[in-house]
Amino acid sequence: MANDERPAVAFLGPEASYTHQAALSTFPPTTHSLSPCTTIADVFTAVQSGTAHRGVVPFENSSNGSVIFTFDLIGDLHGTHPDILVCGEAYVPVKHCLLGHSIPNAIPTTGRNVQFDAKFTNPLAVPRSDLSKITKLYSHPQAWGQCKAFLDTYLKGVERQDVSSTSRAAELVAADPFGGTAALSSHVAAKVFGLDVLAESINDHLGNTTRFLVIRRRDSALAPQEDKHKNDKQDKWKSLLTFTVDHAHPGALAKCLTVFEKYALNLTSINTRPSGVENWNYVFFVEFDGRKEDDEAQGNVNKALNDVSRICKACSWKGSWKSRLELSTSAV
Ligand SMILES: O=C(O)C(=O)Cc1ccccc1
Repeated sequence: MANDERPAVAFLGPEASYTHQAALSTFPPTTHSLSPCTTIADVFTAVQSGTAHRGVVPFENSSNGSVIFTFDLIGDLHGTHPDILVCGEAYVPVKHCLLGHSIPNAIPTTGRNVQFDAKFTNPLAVPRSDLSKITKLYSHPQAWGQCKAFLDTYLKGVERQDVSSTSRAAELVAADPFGGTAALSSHVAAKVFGLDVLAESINDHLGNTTRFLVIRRRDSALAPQEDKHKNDKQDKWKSLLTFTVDHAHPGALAKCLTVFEKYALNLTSINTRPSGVENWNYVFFVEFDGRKEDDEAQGNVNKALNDVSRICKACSWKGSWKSRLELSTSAV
């Protein structure tokens, strides 16, 4: 395929982010042109405006939970991305490293007398370097909570600055002329930005994995690998629904959830975010096994969506896509 014919895929960049790795695992650069964006919102805007054919964004982490920026953009409280649907997912094992500038011949920092929980904590997470000169850490807000034991043990009290991605954190540290900063980022980012790995596998859980979503515009045609196949089982697909309920009405949420039981649709996750309309009101994000069929009268997902729409205040189907869970690790 000629380079200029390749469809653009927007991802949370810069290069060497975990989202970049997720994008590469789904869209080979031979057939797609991967385009880094500064923020998750920029990825949504690129897809909504048609500048990009697909977008890849982080959605949830196995140990630290939801990426709230992505949830709020899918919830579309401000009506800025009304045509975005989810059409795929990817799971990427996340092994965070501490990246910075190592001090030649210095003795590696050792931890204070902290007992790690051997069941969860990565035994490799021991500094290779002296960390005593580090005065500031950069990373994406999701990363701090994935590396609690290491940070508490070796870098307690050091200032932390949130940045837009883990690779942006590495880029900032590479530009620091004084060497007092470090980033929670990846091995790939160490290579790309020419940084030293001061400690590796610093995440609390060995099986630390992040799930990424692929997004499209609702009027964009599905590629064969994104579309259903006649032999696909319903439970190999997932769907996402957002809805609000009348908070003053006892049992309003329970009534909505009963619909999924009625149609034998297994719920795989439930999340909430503030509705943005009224304090202490929430948008519910419900993921479940199954897919919406094109023919509105067909299938249990379509029937369930129809029933929920009559019970809840507002609801919106956010897409159905092939589950990739079997390809990922399930260990903690
Ligand atoms: O893609 C990245 O590098 C991000 O910054 C998002 C993120 C943060 C932590 C784990 C996985 C993805």
